Amino acid sequence: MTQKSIETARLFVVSHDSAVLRPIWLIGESNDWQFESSSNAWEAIERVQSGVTPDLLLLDLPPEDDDGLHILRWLRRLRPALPIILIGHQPDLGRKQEAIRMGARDYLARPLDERHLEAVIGQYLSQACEVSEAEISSDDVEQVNEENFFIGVSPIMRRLRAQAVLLAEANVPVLILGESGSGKETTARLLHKLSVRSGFEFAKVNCAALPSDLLERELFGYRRDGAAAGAKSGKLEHCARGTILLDEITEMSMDLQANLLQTLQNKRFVRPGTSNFVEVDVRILAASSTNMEQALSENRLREDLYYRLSAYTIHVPPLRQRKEELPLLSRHFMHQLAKHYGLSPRSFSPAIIEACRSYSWPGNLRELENFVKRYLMVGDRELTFEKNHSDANEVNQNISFSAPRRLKLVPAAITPSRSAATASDSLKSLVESVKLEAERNAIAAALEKTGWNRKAAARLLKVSYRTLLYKIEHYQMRSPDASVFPGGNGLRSKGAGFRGNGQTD
Ligand SMILES: Nc1ncnc2c1ncn2[C@@H]1O[C@H](COP(=O)(O)OP(=O)(O)OP(=O)(O)O)[C@@H](O)[C@H]1O
Repeated sequence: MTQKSIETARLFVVSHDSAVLRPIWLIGESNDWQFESSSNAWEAIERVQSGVTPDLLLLDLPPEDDDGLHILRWLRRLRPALPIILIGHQPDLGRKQEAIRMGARDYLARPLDERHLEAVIGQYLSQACEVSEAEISSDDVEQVNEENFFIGVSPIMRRLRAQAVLLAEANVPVLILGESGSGKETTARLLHKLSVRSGFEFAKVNCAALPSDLLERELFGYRRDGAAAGAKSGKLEHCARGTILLDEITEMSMDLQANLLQTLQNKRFVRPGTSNFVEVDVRILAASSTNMEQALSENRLREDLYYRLSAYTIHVPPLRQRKEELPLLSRHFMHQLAKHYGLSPRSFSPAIIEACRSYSWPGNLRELENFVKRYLMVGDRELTFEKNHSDANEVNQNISFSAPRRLKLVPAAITPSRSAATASDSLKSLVESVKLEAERNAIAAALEKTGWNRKAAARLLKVSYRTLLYKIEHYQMRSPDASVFPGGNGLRSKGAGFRGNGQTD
């Protein structure tokens, strides 16, 4: 980890104007900041490309020079994490907004006020230095919707983000491939957020979740008969000027794939049950966690659709290929979940982080998130870490949950009865039992918090109402007024979801 103080911070100024260079040089002198400059923007790009690594770059935009924002774009491509401040000739709100949207940190208008300039530079430099200590910059963390963030601090994720920045600008379909839980939807949301469509709807449709006829209605709408007769629009129209993500695209029927291809080509479709054309302006993203070659050879994916979608493909790497992100991601999930459940966050001991590093995370970020949720709920009251001197190799890391090399998770309460099991079997079942208990605790906490209003609890837990009902039944949980229900577990066999007081939740 680079330890760097703000005193040794490096400024790089791109300007040929002494009215800009001089005050910044003076500010740098008085603060002991290193100063480097280039009078030519393209030369600056070359220097950044060839390894110059400033902590902050100030780019002076010549008057009426449209190239300036191109330079910004190039620099962002080369070094997505480098904070850049633009200096313009006059206040120009439109240009400022565009520059910020393209990733500039700030836009200062001339004439430059030295004290303000010093404060702004100091602020961004101190952020940049914090960043290098924590190995992240605010560029690496992007809020993609109300609740979710895109975090990418490893080189592989920074490249992915840079790719997303470029693709966000182009109005083309993008195929997002990656293992389950690796962050395909989050990447799609990032693309949407960075694009000009970000002010409009984003929707995800899981093609595996619906039978073909319902999926067709969901996407293309249908004609409603009867009293409320008329056209009912589908998600493609709901996302007008926005973005739609078709998840698990290989699960879409061949007929629907043909319709989708037509829609992509013609930007219009015929609403099912009618002969009316519907014009659509929606960006289509597709995602899959399956092997594309196999899907093509098994005729689960039309070749023509594949070529149309895959011209621009993003591969989201599995978590095991970016384990350096584990500490940051774990902390991020901890804070997010603690806030969500109204609990205080727990910190991670080096032993937990080490155990996490030794694990292969086949379920990727979703599995990590669940692990953090369990840890938040049960803490290490139930978990202890003990040395595993066998130093077992991580066999089949791609597919199995093998024992961490030096540490293994052992719930203290059940250790003795597990002694005969093999290390990995015992680890697997122990973690499983911890998982179940954490889930039960989370459900109990949510039900208590909501006074056993199961719909509200389901919302709090971010699961469907049906799932929550199933879990309540599965864990045989009883509401305080359970006795009013025959059957004993607080749920009715039919119409489950009515509370004891007759109120529907
Ligand atoms: N880069 C990231 N930074 C922070 N959180 C992330 C990131 N990527 C994914 N997540 C979180 O991890 C979880 C799983 O992510 P997501 O739903 O995007 O994965 P997915 O690949 O689309 O999953 P699936 O294959 O099951 O559809 C979500 O809670 C998401 O918020």
